[in-house]
Amino acid sequence: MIKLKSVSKNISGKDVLVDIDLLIEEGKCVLLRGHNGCGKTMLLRLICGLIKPTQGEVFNEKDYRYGVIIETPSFFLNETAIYNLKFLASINKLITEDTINEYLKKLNLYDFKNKRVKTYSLGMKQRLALCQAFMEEPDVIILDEPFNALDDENLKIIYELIDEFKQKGKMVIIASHGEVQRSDLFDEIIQMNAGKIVI
Ligand SMILES: Nc1ncnc2c1ncn2[C@@H]1O[C@H](COP(=O)(O)OP(=O)(O)OP(=O)(O)O)[C@@H](O)[C@H]1O
Repeated sequence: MIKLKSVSKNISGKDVLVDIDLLIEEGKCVLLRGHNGCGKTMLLRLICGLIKPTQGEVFNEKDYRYGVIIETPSFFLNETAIYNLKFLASINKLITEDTINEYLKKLNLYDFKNKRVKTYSLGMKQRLALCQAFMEEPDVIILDEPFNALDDENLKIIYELIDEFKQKGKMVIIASHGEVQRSDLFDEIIQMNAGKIVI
């Protein structure tokens, strides 16, 4: 379980998050919604420990492994997709090439794995980033605006992946400013406005 207690963040005199209380349990999927600039990304950064709160506490029940996509990851554009994923996998040595291939297939990228990333469309790069986040099967997946560049077919794939992760007892936390197609997948939909949770 991840728990945020009265968390606030002030940056350069501006309150970007105000008195946030949040509980996310294992196997749950949470959606953060709200307009541009309302604090969704900041809250994601705070949950995964990229930034510290000015006030309040972020508590992780266990030493969770996080898979985080907050900004589009920088890949080696002149290298192939498989080179990039193997390189990333070599850093913590948690996954095999079979697992990488399994996720490339799930994300419809297997047939393009030997193409250089610079030839990829925006949607393909987004799927490659998702492949990177999911392939290590972390305990918590954090995705900032993961649906933006995806068409209906690929949206279906990512929703299936989210569902699969939930079934495995993992936590999924997603920020999106727009409508989501599969709102049934989310156990909690949290509306934010001006750094606060409003619902
Ligand atoms: N490094 C920073 N220094 C000062 N203010 C910042 C910084 N980063 C973000 N902010 C401000 O914090 C607020 C929340 O930004 P955040 O990126 O969390 O919004 P968001 O809801 O994710 O928006 P978007 O949908 O556009 O991604 C905004 O007002 C933004 O201008």
